[in-house]
Amino acid sequence: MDKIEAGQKAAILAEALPYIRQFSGSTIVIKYGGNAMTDPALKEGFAKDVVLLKLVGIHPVVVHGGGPQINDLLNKVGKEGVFVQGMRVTDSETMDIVEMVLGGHVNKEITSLLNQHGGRAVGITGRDSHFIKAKKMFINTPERNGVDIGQVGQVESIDTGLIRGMVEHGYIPVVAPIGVGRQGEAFNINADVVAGKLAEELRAEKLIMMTNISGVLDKEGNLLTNLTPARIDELIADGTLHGGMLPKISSAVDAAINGVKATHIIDGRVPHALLLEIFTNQGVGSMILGGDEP
Ligand SMILES: Nc1ncnc2c1ncn2[C@@H]1O[C@H](COP(=O)(O)OP(=O)(O)O)[C@@H](O)[C@H]1O
Ligand SMILES: CC(=O)N[C@@H](CCC(=O)OP(=O)(O)O)C(=O)O
Repeated sequence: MDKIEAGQKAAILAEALPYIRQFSGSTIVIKYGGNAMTDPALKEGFAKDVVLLKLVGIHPVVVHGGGPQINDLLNKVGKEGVFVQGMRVTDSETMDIVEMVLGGHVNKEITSLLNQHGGRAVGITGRDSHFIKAKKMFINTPERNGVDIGQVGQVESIDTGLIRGMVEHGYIPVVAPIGVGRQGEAFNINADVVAGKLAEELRAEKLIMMTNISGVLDKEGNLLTNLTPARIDELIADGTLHGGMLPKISSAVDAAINGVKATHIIDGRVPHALLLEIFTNQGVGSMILGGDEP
């Protein structure tokens, strides 16, 4: 390492100090999307970043997705993933697969990776201690209101006691987005929705959604760095936002309106995107603001 390189590295580390002071002691909810967790090197980088956050006194809470991983297993049993406005149509066989993939493989892989890098991560689903209560969700489409998409849940309530207890004792919660209904039945909930609600309930300092695109794009493909709820309504109405971006953006808006100080949609394909977002002035995606001022 020559002198200039060493100087640059030291400057970058020093740049982090005010952010560490600002965020130490606060909670950051990180939504780790299934599309962002495909490359082994990026997954390692993500795990190291989350552990580093914890070691400097920030409390990361991870909510993960796993849409592509669910699709892979569905394909193996001869089924296709079907989505309505970014929500998976979930019959009972699909629900079993969702629970197997999210609560099993994906959850344990992330938890184990965090632990390998020195964290104390514990994987849970909303069925643990019944901490995410859900009820059946229906979808309104331009063609029809109240479309039934099976065992898909909307969050009815989140009891944050379990998560707060884990955080207080030094653990990193890793949450799979599965809720529980009144009869103890499982509900498939979009991970963006769980991350948004959890951030609200925990009064998180930040909600960071990591995905596989540089952020929210306009029709020409330009990155929109700052978005207000009014602008987002326009982008939904004219079809610029569609598919998997719909649950993400509406959860981000809800969180921003309901007191989460900063909500970001960032590119999980950028190595150490989390550290760049939290500890530098360099934005790596779109920020969603609660009010109407850009
Ligand atoms: N205007 C838009 N800007 C960016 N991405 C968009 C937009 N509209 C739709 N998308 C889609 O949303 C996807 C992200 O959602 P999703 O596939 O559910 O990711 P994740 O697994 O991270 O939740 C992008 O890869 C992109 O295909
Ligand atoms: C109802 C619904 O859509 N549930 C999602 C849950 C996983 C998820 O949200 O994964 P990503 O974050 O990777 O998209 C699904 O079944 O795919």
